[in-house]
Amino acid sequence: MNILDKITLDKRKEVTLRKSLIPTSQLEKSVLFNRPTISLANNLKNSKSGIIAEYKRRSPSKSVINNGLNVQDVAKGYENAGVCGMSVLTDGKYFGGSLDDLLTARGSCNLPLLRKEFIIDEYQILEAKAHGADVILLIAAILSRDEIKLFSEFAKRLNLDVLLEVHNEEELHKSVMPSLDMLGVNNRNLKTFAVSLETSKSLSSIIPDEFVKVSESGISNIEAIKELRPYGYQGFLIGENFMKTDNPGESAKNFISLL
Ligand SMILES: O=C(O)c1ccccc1NCC(=O)[C@H](O)[C@H](O)COP(=O)(O)O
Repeated sequence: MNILDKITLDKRKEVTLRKSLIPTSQLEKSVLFNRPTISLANNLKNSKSGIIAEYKRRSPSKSVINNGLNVQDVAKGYENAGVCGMSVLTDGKYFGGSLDDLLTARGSCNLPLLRKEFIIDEYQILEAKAHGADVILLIAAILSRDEIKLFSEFAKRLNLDVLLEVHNEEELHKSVMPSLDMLGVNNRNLKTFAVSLETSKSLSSIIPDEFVKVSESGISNIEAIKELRPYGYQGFLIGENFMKTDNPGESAKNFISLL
């Protein structure tokens, strides 16, 4: 069983429990539920840097990245650095995140926020909206084409942007549909956790032009961005490279200044 299958199995149990504790009617009453959202896709189209900076404490491939920094300081630092958007991991078991992190980020900055989560149920999209997200992630490896259609159309009705993540050509062919805004290629091999920019490069030509292309994972220097841009990438999701430092905002600022 690969790591995504393991996470998804746990996620189904978690979502069943969450649904029994907080009804959807309560989520829809959140003051954030009707706030106007900010489009990450539009920001990326109009940006020079294209950086989406992530708040990440730990991951299945790194047991500790940063435990000492609070979300508020990091969100403010990223905004000050001039990033296009912020990604907040909300999975607790494998990444040490939470919906509270998303809420805190929302209260701390005006950046478009991506709820980085393993979405397997519409309920999680309502949670995302109720906690201040502007964008949701859908992962092709754990969803059928019908689910991608159902979840992305549901998100669009809530005025959320949709970032669809793929790892290979098969996932890409299965997923392309008009209700997506951005297509993300994850450079991390989920069996070995090795990262290679070649994944983004090799899939770029088969991503239709109407989608904003995002390269995800393993981006640790500006040379990587310079290598990926000629392949049409306008978005670059960076977590560990910033979060492993004492001051992720400052680190993002220096990074952007060199682009
Ligand atoms: O980061 C992991 O180890 C991981 C393992 C299994 C599924 C997802 C995983 N990460 C989620 C992400 O997509 C990354 O946090 C994001 O792309 C940023 O990556 P990085 O810049 O390499 O921290």
